[in-house]
Amino acid sequence: MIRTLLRVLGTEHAGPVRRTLALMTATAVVEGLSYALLVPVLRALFGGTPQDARPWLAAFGAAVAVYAVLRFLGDLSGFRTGTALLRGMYHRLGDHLARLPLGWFSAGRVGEVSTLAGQGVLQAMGVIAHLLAPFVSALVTPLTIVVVMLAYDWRLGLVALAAVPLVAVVQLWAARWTAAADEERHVNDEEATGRVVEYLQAQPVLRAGGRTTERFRLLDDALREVRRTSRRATLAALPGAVSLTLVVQAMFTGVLVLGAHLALGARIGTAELLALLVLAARSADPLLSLTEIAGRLRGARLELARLDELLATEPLPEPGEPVLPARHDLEFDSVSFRHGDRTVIDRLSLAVPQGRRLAVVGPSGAGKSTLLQLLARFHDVDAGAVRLGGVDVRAISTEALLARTAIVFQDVFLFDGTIEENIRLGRPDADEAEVRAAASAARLDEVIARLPGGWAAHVGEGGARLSGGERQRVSIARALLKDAPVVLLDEVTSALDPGNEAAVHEGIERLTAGRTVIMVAHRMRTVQRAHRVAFLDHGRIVEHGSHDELLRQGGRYARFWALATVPATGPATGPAPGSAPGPAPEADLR
Ligand SMILES: Nc1ncnc2c1ncn2[C@@H]1O[C@H](COP(=O)(O)OP(=O)(O)OP(=O)(O)O)[C@@H](O)[C@H]1O
Repeated sequence: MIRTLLRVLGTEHAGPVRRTLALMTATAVVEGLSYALLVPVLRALFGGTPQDARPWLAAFGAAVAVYAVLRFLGDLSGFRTGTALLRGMYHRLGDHLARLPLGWFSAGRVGEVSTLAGQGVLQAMGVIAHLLAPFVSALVTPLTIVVVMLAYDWRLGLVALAAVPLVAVVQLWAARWTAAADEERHVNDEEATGRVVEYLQAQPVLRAGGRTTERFRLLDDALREVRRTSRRATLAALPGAVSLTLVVQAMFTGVLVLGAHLALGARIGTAELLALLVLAARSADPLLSLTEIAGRLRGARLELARLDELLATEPLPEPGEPVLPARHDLEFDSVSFRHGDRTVIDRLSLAVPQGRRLAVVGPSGAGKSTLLQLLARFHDVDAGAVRLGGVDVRAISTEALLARTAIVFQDVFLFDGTIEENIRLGRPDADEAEVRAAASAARLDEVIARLPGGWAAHVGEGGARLSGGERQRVSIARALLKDAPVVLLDEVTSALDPGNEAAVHEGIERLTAGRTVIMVAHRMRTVQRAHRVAFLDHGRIVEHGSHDELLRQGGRYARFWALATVPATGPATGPAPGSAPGPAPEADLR
């Protein structure tokens, strides 16, 4: 396990870990030896020459003092090394997560990683700080006592020694026996944690549905599973604990019976036997704690294996000799992309000349957002190529690619800081005047005026104190501040109030002017701003042209808007003659 720990964290921690282990081993040996000094003490006390006990008592006192000092140093070293490992692990994890492709961070992943980065790292790294000392003591102290017993009386020592292989077998067997149950419990714990979060987040939906007192079945099921697997894991650990107790008891009984037999034959003194029995009893305690410590170590090892697996996830390859694109036109060249075994983008080709705007429209799940993600290299394509300025995005360094693209997604993430801090993320070195200009351009002035504290007001966790439209305006301000030549925009789907709607459109207008833009559009007003429109379905472009051309065609696009606008305005876009979706044409928007 320590080898895995060092492999995961790097060998620079090997020295301190080895030193800690050596200190803890020395502590356990001195502990065993201090018990060994009880033999001459007891022999003197019960052997008729109590005054002979004095020097041994002094030696016992000295041994206890040495033990105390070593214990302090060992614990201190364990704590320091554990803290350094914890810091090292957070750095490694942070560095690694920063290199993973953005597409890797799905909602499920975020939950999994936060559990792992929180309690998982603490548990795995706590091994050195909290578990190693009791584990070494549980092994080394009894072994030292056995060696001492062998030195005093080899026959009794051999009986005690016979317990060693039995304890090892019991531990191996217990590990195998509990592994499946421990894993199952871990999976169920994770599931239940996710369900609790889901339950809390789902409160508005549940209450809107009138389910205020009703229990949430999914959470109930998950908690029931946790109960079942916890019981199973406890039961699975029981045979190991019972077997270990039996082995220790058998060893003690063996020493007692043989000792009594030897004493009756006058081959060992009563005082000596008494002392050796005390020693045997002292070795039992740490041995019996082995089951619990080994269980906790196995738990920590599971977490370590998960961390190891996460750190082994490959980031997207960075180009050896990165190319910097000189232009900012965009091109999808016969691109295919799959999520698992599902084809999301299917041999799609399109081009957006520099400074032109393409609107992508289509039914839900058509692959519109995925197109944007492929451009920003959240994922790599399975076939074909995505190009920026004629250069394959895989040949551009991630840094250069992201520096050239401003992304405004539907789900805007805001930190619990001020609006200014949130906008500044677009370009951290921007001065205050530039940040304020971007905020004004995104019509955030009125939002700031409304917030108590104005510019200094915090937006709440995830931007909770702002509406969806306002959050998107912050995101637009961020993109405006970044001033990147390429803009990828995923318009919010939810309906906005007229004030927000107008402000968002004004912001989009400013953001997209003169830039190369692909925007996933959900509103007619946005589409009308685009030079060209591509209608996407099942990962293929089924129609393309200008908004007016496509309406005149009366195909899928026209039917789409007719349906989308009926409730509000009636069939304003004209009747849509039923034309079948055509083959996937190449959309050249020049
Ligand atoms: N991380 C993922 N894992 C598996 N499938 C995914 C993942 N992300 C998206 N998909 C699937 O890919 C398909 C395209 O998704 P995408 O978000 O691009 O659609 P969309 O056209 O933008 O839809 P919407 O307008 O509803 O946002 C969908 O069927 C979706 O279920």
